[in-house]
Amino acid sequence: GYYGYDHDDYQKTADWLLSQTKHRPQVAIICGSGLGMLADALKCQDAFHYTDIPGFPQSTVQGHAGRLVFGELKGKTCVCMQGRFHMYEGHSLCKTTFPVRVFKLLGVETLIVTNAAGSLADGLKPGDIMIIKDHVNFPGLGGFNPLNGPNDDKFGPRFPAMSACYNPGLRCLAMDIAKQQGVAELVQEGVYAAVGGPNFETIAEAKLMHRLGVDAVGMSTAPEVVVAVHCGLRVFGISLITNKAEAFSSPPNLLSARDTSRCRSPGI
Ligand SMILES: O=P(O)(O)O[C@@H]1C[C@H](O)[C@@H](CO)O1
Ligand SMILES: Nc1nc2[nH]cnc2c(=O)[nH]1
Repeated sequence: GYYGYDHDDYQKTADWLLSQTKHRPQVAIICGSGLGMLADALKCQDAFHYTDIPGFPQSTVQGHAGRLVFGELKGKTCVCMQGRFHMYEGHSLCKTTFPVRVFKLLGVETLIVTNAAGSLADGLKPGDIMIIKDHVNFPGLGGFNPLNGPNDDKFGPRFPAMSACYNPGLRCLAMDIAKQQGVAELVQEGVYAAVGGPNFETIAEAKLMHRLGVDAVGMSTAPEVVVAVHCGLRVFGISLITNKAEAFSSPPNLLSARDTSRCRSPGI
């Protein structure tokens, strides 16, 4: 079925927020798992628990505080999500991306998405930062798309292009800043793939994605970016690499019954 929202649903939430804070954010930041402390850097904060915001979905995952924080960061007015919504929590994709359209109605122009992700690339280690240059939206390819249902022309077109989701200028700027800050060796560009989760990949799934050109895999972000690009937001994304998929230390796939030296039989 289709569990969508009306334009009014987004508008009501946006109007409530605009009535509760004087901040008028230009930038929205979605903090991934364990990255919520980013919001603590905001000055002159106004914070709202998701439970207190009319129409807002609720967080159920550890490491996601469930707060929307408005404030100033380096002279820009920002709104930070401390905790995002994932499909594996049982939310529809419209619900996981609800805040993005609310941000658009608040007047936001730029969306920064962050996430925790597993590395599938030889040169990406735990602790590294991957600037997202493109994504593979596996649920989207299979028909699980937050834009399913009647198109809301006020937000964007029925068939939006996704060929330049991640703003090239912001990607370059981030690379330059990494150099200036002396952390260039920790920062690389790569392709993020979104899967549904909540289980991690099998070895065969991780190998498949690696061969398809995926550098890091996680359980979020792509649906938010699809909705953001649909409504004309400028997007910048980073993955914090938290673990390495072990797919490449495993033995080759095919094992002949003639060579059982790699088998450990439990005995019959
Ligand atoms: O919200 P993000 O994408 O950072 O969360 C990732 C995906 C799962 O929620 C969790 C698994 O480690 O981290
Ligand atoms: N799917 C997936 N999500 C993650 N989030 C953090 N690490 C991983 C991972 O290895 N796989």
